[in-house]
Amino acid sequence: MRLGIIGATGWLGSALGRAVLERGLVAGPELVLLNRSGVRLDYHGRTDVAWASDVSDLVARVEVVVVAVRPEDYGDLALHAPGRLVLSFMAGIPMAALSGAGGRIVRAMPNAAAGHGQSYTPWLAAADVTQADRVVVRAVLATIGTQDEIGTEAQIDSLTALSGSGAAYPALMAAGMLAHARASGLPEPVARRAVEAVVCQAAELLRGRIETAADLVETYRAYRGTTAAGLEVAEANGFSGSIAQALDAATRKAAHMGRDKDA
Ligand SMILES: NC(=O)C1=CN([C@@H]2O[C@H](COP(=O)(O)OP(=O)(O)OC[C@H]3O[C@@H](n4cnc5c(N)ncnc54)[C@H](O)[C@@H]3O)[C@@H](O)[C@H]2O)C=CC1
Ligand SMILES: O=C(O)[C@@H]1CCC=N1
Repeated sequence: MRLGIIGATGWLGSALGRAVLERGLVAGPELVLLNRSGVRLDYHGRTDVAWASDVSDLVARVEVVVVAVRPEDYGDLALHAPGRLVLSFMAGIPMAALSGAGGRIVRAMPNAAAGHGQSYTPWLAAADVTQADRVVVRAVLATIGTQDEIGTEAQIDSLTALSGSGAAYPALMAAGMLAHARASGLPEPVARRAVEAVVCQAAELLRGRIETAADLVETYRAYRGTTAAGLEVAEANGFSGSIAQALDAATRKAAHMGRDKDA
């Protein structure tokens, strides 16, 4: 398969480029890259990849075009890719706008865990996407983690806010905990290890059974100890409500950013 990545040295484009090479999905010369800063002599330790001179050169050389530029840069690409499978990673650029590119369009929403092969990537296919295309999409996305085909653009918007945000909310919680630990006078190495133990290690309890999260919270509450005292104040200050409002706001932004520009 010949695969092109527009935005090949960005956060996600670079993660995908590395993953398809490392997993052997694409041979070096079959990977055609484009970025704004020009050819890199070393791309993830490889010198055998191909570089396109511009968007139309890339499209001419591949069957699958991955669009990994920021949404605000999409218009300037003037992408014209008839007959190609076009895999967009962009938040907020709807199918209706992407269809102007002329290819068979798939919208996929990875997250930053793509960089270590742990993205969860839901995707949505336009009506003319074939079963053979679906096999290709699954194979490409499997290189960066797990994937699910979903049914509607509204679900892509919700998932842009949820899984698309990757580690943002855990990071927000970790930063808050770390600031508190420091303010409490804990030695820095201890503070760091303690917060990591909560956000990265203790959360492992939920792996494979995330649906039991509310039960775990209830178990802590029923214990009526120190954690219950903390949870009560967190909820009284709107912890769960804040999360819901944050996800609503991000979903609204995903739903409107591309459509407003179109209107
Ligand atoms: N970073 C993330 O966690 C996620 C990002 N996305 C989406 O993925 C897309 C890429 O995001 P990031 O990788 O974070 O952005 P980024 O800013 O790290 O990378 C974008 C790359 O595109 C390049 N670029 C821009 N215009 C170009 C052009 N005309 N020709 C060639 N290259 C061009 C930029 O130079 C940059 O290297 C965005 O649309 C974003 O909405 C989706 C889910 C998660
Ligand atoms: O924050 C963003 O806009 C990117 C796209 C989806 C998730 N992260």
